[in-house]
Amino acid sequence: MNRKVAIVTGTNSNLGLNTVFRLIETEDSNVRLTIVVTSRTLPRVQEVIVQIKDFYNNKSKRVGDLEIDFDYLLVDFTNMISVLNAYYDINNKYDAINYLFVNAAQGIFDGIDWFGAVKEVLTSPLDAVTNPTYKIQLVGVKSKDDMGLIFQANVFGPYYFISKILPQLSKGKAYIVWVSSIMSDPKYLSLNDIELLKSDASYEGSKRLVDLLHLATYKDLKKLGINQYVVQPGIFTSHSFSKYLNFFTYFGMLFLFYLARWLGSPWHNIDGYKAANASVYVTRLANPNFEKQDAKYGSATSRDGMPYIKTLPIDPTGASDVFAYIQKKKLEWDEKLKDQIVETRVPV
Ligand SMILES: NC(=O)C1=CN([C@@H]2O[C@H](COP(=O)(O)OP(=O)(O)OC[C@H]3O[C@@H](n4cnc5c(N)ncnc54)[C@H](OP(=O)(O)O)[C@@H]3O)[C@@H](O)[C@H]2O)C=CC1
Ligand SMILES: CC(C)=CCC[C@@H](C)[C@H]1CC[C@H]2C3=C(CC[C@]12C)[C@@]1(C)CCC(=O)[C@@H](C)[C@@H]1CC3
Repeated sequence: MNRKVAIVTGTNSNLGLNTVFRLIETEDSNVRLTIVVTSRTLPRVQEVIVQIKDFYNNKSKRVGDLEIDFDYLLVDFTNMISVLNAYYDINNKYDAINYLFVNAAQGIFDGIDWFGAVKEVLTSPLDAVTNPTYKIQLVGVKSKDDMGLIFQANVFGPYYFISKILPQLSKGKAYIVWVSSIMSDPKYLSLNDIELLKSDASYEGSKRLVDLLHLATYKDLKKLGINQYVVQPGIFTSHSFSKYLNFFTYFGMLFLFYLARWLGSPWHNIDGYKAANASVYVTRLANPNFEKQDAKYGSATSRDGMPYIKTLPIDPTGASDVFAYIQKKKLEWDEKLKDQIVETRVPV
């Protein structure tokens, strides 16, 4: 049986879980698929494995022609030692990785400006739930590694992990899928603030960095047999929203999401399964010899609820500056971490 290994960062998120569901549904027959669940905590690993097993056994109709098993990786991308340990774990266990979904991300949201939210909803309901400006984000937050927290969590940490497991990704002729956003406009990133420390939209800026880092790296990765894509899942309900919502605002949001879809928004996928369409399209359905890699593949839903893929161009301005900054940062961390892990088992 052909073995494949899939790493999904932030597996226990709505998008991460549905990415795994769609991968199980579309993987070739007679494959043993090892799903490497990642989280910052073990309870969330255990929780999501239960959900994946339930889907596989009771909903997927793949029992019998696709085998699945699990592994897990505890990693916090805001902690470089944790990233290095994750690399070391993978390096000790696998000689080939076939899929890497860079799904995990965070924002440093500090609540919602409800007055601004109501004003936006009343003046432009579609824009209010497509390009919201009423999320309050903290400014200038650094990680314990003295980097911009969101820069490290959403961009540099995952990039450093990828750079360390390149041999396994190359051996597995892997697909790398970076999850970006529709909110990744060039206006959210200043090339004088690549670590997003001066930005009040660091989340959106990090997604712009993802877009540019992809453009700067996919061609070299192709030479290693690795196919990298950038996708965006549209807009869907997320665990991370819930802490800001009560019964009324949750259903108010859902109403506005459906209204936006009926008003013609292609991006209000609303459920995680539809949102995960693009992530699995580029890995299971797209032909890497024909599909463009310099575009962003979006999960979209039509007015009548039919899912489809909608690609968007990516403005390449600043890609070389961003890549030069990140490469320099990588060399700095290679030096800092070079003696962190030493073989303690001395052969007798
Ligand atoms: N929801 C939406 O409408 C949209 C979401 N997206 C993107 O889709 C992806 C998934 O979003 P969503 O389903 O809402 O996810 P959530 O915000 O609900 O969860 C985020 C996930 O990322 C993981 N994570 C967060 N910070 C870190 C970190 N520092 N190190 C390691 N893992 C971390 C968490 O894992 P754990 O807590 O288990 O450690 C969690 O599983 C993200 O990249 C997001 O930016 C893009 C556009 C719209
Ligand atoms: C207005 C009401 C009744 C409730 C507030 C709902 C908001 C919490 C919610 C509405 C639009 C959502 C949204 C995102 C986060 C949560 C909302 C602001 C994102 C910023 C999440 C991350 C992304 O990448 C964006 C594309 C999302 C845009 C929509």
